[in-house]
Amino acid sequence: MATIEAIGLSKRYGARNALEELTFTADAGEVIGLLGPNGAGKTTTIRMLTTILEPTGGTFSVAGVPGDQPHRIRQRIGVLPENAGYPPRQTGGEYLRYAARLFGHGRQAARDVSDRLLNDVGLGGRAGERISTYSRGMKQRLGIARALVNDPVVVFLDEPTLGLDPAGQREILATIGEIRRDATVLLSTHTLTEVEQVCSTVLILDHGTLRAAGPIHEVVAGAHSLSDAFFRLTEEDRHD
Ligand SMILES: Nc1ncnc2c1ncn2[C@@H]1O[C@H](COP(=O)(O)OP(=O)(O)OP(=O)(O)O)[C@@H](O)[C@H]1O
Repeated sequence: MATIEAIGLSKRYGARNALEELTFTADAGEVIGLLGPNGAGKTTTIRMLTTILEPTGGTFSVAGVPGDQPHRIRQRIGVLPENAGYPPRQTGGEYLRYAARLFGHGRQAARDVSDRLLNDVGLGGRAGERISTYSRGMKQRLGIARALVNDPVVVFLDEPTLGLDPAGQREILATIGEIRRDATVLLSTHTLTEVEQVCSTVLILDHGTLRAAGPIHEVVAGAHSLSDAFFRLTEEDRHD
C-alpha cells in the first residue's frame, strides 16, 4: 500500500496557481527528493500533505489515511517544517519529552523515547543543555528527533540542511538514511548533491507543475547529471 498518494493535488491563491494537479505515490523505505526553484510549490505541497493547508483541488492520502481526516494523519506523520522554532529556555531533553507526552507516552516512556532519539541524532551528550546554546545544526537534529517521536509512517523534512556546514549536512543525511529503514521520507531541498546521495526518487516541480518524477537514473537519462537535468527542466521559463 502506498504511504503517500496524491491525485491531481492543487492549490490556488487567488489567481495564482501555486500547485497544479500533482499526482504521485510513494512507498515505505523510499526517500523522495522534492526539488524545484524558489516558488515552485514545494512548501505548498508539504503543507497540504501534512494537513496544515487545505487543497483547492484533488485528493490525497498519507499513511493510508484520506486527506479529509487530518487528525488521524497527524498521528502518523513527523514533520520538520521550514523555519522551525524552538523554545530557547527548554533543554533538548525537556523539549523532546514534552513532545512525546503530547503523543500519549507516559512519563517513563517519554523519557525512554526522548533519550533514544537524542542519542540517535547525536545529541545525547547535550540533552541537559538549553536549546539556546545549540548550534543551527544541533537545532535541526533536535527538530528531526521531534519529528520521529511518534514513530511516524511518513516523515516530511522541509530543507533540513539549510544553512548547515558540510559536516552538519553529512550528519543530517546519515540520519535520513537511518529513518528510511522504518518510514517514507519526503525531503524538500535545493542541494542536488544531497539528493543524489540519499534519495531513491525525485519529483521536480517548476511554477507549480510537475516536470519530472521517478528514480534518479530515469530522470537523469539523456542528461549529464541530475543538475543538468534539473536546469533543462526548469530554466526555460525562468525569466518572468
Ligand atoms: N500564503 C500565500 N499567499 C499567496 N501566495 C502564496 C502563499 N504561499 C505561497 N504562495 C505562492 O505559491 C507559490 C509556491 O510557493 P512555495 O512556498 O510552495 O514554493 P517553494 O517551492 O517552497 O519555494 P522556496 O524554494 O522559495 O521555499 C509561490 O508563487 C508563492 O509566492
